[in-house]
Amino acid sequence: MSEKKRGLLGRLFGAKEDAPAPAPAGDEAEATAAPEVEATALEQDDQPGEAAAMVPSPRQDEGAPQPKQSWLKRLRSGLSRSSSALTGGISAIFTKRKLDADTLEELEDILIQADLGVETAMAITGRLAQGRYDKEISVEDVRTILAEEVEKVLEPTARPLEIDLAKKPHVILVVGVNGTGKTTTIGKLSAKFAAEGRKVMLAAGDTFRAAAVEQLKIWGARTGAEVIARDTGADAAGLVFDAMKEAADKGVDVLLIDTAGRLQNRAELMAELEKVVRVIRKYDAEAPHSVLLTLDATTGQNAMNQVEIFGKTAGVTGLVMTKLDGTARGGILVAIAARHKMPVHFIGVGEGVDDLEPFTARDFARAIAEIDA
Ligand SMILES: Nc1nc2c(ncn2[C@@H]2O[C@H](COP(=O)(O)OP(=O)(O)OP(=O)(O)O)[C@@H](O)[C@H]2O)c(=O)[nH]1
Repeated sequence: MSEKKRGLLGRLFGAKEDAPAPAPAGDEAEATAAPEVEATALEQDDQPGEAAAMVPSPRQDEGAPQPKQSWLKRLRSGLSRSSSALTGGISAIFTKRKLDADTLEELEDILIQADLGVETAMAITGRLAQGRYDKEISVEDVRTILAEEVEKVLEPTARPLEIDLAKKPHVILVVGVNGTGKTTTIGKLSAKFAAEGRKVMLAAGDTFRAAAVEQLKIWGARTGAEVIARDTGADAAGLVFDAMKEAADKGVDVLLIDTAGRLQNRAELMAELEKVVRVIRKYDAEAPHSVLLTLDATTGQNAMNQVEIFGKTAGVTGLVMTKLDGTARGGILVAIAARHKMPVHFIGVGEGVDDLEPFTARDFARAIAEIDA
């Protein structure tokens, strides 16, 4: 890939990681690693067996009802890199020290490095300073205030994805930069809807990569959903047209449509998405009923740019943040909530089918501040 192309894509959509290899902890390590990762990922060709490798095997307990505690545990362990960066920093600053201008500034730096955003960082330090200046403050008190302020920012955005069963089908278009987790999220959602007794169909609208189509077929087989697919390179809008017709004919409750993220530039990507939406509307003027944007938390601030670009041009109705388990900068979700105020429906903390759950502000805030449940 040329420098020019890499630079353009980098500016438009940011870095990505195809494989969720554990990134080095810390802000600097991630920031310096990003351009390399992006170039490799965008140049990667499909390899035999790639699709199977990208769909993790079911766990032993898959399919069994998961008690809430189990998700909270996964959430906490998934967010542990982000939470330990924050709480480790807080302990280092506040153990046996008074609250003064220096400690507040050090805390602000840590919060900004964790990608919480300047606004939230200042709200937290501002609240801490009230009535506590020149006094000792416990590490637990700082963490409690952190959790409360983060919850305040997140609360208005934590909204469930509502499925209108009067629509047959309720059409969900999933968009986002390649590698952000579109296909995996569709697989996980398919499992959820199927568990609720819904008839689900998947459309493999990412016709660019054979592996993406195969990956979706594997998820379809695993979750009992029919998959509408065509050969690599086929017209995505044509495939979606077929899928809309089949879904309506077969009385499908939820149609999940995968889309390509790997296009040469933003204009091309958006033109294809617009074409797909036009075709969907031919069948149902109100569809797509939901347009979900997947964001890869490991890309930090780039995720913010992606909300801007896709939000303006693709009619995004809600967000899914994936790979919160792969970064120390999960605080980016807080910065996005503060800036964009767009509904966040789900968060992903792993590759497994049960590693995606509806987003709840309180659970996330307490997990990131390591406050006991
Ligand atoms: N650790 C972790 N990995 C995830 C998560 N969600 C997705 N992944 C992994 O991220 C990689 C990319 O996910 P995909 O679902 O293929 O992403 P995509 O957006 O469909 O990518 P393209 O098909 O290339 O457009 C896969 O290896 C997934 O298993 C998550 O929440 N945590």
